[in-house]
Amino acid sequence: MVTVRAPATSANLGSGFDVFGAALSRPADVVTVEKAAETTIEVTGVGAQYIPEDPEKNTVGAVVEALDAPARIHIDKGVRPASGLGSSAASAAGAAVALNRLYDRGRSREELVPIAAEGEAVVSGVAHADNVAPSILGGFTVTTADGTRSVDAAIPLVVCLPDVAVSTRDARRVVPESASMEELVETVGNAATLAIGMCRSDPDLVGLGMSDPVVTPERARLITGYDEVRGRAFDAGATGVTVSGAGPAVIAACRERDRRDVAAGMLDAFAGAGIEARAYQTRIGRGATFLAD
Ligand SMILES: Nc1ncnc2c1ncn2[C@@H]1O[C@H](COP(=O)(O)OP(=O)(O)OP(=O)(O)O)[C@@H](O)[C@H]1O
Ligand SMILES: N[C@@H](CCO)C(=O)O
Repeated sequence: MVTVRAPATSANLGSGFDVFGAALSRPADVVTVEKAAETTIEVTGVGAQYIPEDPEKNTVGAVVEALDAPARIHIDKGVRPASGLGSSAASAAGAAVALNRLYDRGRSREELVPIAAEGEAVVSGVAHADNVAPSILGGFTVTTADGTRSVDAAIPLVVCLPDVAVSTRDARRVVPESASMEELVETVGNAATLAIGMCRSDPDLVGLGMSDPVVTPERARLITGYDEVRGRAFDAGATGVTVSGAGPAVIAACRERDRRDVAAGMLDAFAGAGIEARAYQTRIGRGATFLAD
């Protein structure tokens, strides 16, 4: 039996749509696997009632196929589904790391990224790796067609999760078909600034790099109260604010000393819009870790 803790993640980070991702120190899924002739899946924890246990419909099913690793799988959800925190990805990442060890498949962590991304295709139709990559590798990740690079970064974060659901599939429908050259230049500049900020663990540069003129404005419309939440986060000292993944979670970069006030301001703004929410005071964290094997 092998048990793996796979962290929640925040993809895009504003300027890095479908490219950037960051592992969060909390929350996380815990995936336990045991060899079996037939694959079965049991899901417990947050939002389990909304998550299919059919291997054809659960993200871990595609991972089982890719690794030829039938197993009895228990997923204890710590990452709420349809949250923008890589819930579907955390399970796929945890299963990939756990099954790779259980069957001694010998794949590297980098080789497990596209395997886990196949799980994402099951739920959103696209094998985007920007959540599974940081959930497997940890840190800040940059994923392109020729692979993933990661770097550890000490950046305090607040993730505020409203009590509403936005599916990735729906959120991908509002992504613009094209962008102007001016928007392209602004996005590249922001993305490069964010990457340097991560390498330097500089929350000011990371915050500046989270600005995005193309995708975020369209997705913000799906989140009631977003503008007020963003404004209150900045008032409390946030260095950058954007939609986490496909939303509805909202992520803010900040300094450690401001994190509590940023969380309080974001929660208060959602409450003012009549929306229950919870805030995670977190930071960029490690990738999947073995709890037992
Ligand atoms: N193991 C799993 N964990 C969570 N969701 C799963 C899993 N397997 C399938 N799903 C389905 O995937 C959907 C959640 O995925 P979705 O990508 O919409 O949200 P998310 O992963 O939390 O957000 P994001 O990808 O934007 O960070 C739910 O509808 C759920 O039924
Ligand atoms: N890059 C993906 C991430 C989903 O978490 C999207 O924004 O659709």
